[in-house]
Amino acid sequence: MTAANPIVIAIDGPAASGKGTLSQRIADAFGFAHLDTGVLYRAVGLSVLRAGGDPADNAAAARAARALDPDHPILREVALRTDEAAQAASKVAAVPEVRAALLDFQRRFTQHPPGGAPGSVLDGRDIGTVVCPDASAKLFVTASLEVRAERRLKELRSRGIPAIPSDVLEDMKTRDARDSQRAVAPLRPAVDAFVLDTSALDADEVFARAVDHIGSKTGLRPSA
Ligand SMILES: Nc1ncnc2c1ncn2[C@@H]1O[C@H](COP(=O)(O)OP(=O)(O)OP(=O)(O)O)[C@@H](O)[C@H]1O
Ligand SMILES: Nc1ccn([C@@H]2O[C@H](COP(=O)(O)O)[C@@H](O)[C@H]2O)c(=O)n1
Repeated sequence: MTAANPIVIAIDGPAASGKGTLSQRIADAFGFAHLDTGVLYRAVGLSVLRAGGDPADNAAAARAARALDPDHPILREVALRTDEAAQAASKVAAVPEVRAALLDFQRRFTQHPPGGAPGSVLDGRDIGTVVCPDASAKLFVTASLEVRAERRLKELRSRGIPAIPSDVLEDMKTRDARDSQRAVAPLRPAVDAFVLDTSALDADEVFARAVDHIGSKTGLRPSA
């Protein structure tokens, strides 16, 4: 069974700002379902590469986006975490037909959260601005470029994925620029978003501030 008007918490921000970590924690604490929408764009980018295509080819990217459904095995691949997949994702993400196909996927998730959860937490780049403009609470999680690159480097190495610090920094700069300068659904905080700079905050501090904000907007407190 699904609640009549499921609650939506929108969490946006640039790469490696900590929005995924925060979103999963918020979802667990409030008993909500979580959707990391970056995974969808990574899956589309990787599908195009695997088919021998160019992620900047609009027709190939749109085809891959339309073929993505929640049970597609590519959504669970470790290869999604590589920089190659991230760069391909940010190229397909600039294609309007890709965004339209993934918009349907994301809205279906918010309307029918898996497991009959009473709400959902979506994290990405355009959740508060485009996907869920009426979300109950919106957060924009950010951090300095250097802090984010350091976090991503640590993460890649801990997953056994080889990474060179200067490459990680450059890839992140390129992706930030592509994401914030594209014509459709660019990365930016919604006007009504709570902006949370995590550069000097650990994950517990970020969580506590987010819980306070969500409480002030919805009256909800964590159940776990
Ligand atoms: N406040 C924090 N302090 C230190 N490290 C953090 C913090 N929040 C998250 N991290 C770590 O930083 C890395 C990136 O975090 P996370 O995956 O949550 O970022 P993200 O914004 O979702 O990235 P992406 O959009 O690229 O998926 C992870 O290894 C995570 O454990
Ligand atoms: N709502 C979203 C989410 C992601 N993207 C694009 O996908 C790339 C990968 O996202 P990660 O969150 O996994 O880093 C990202 O650089 C964006 O180009 C998006 O456009 N909208």
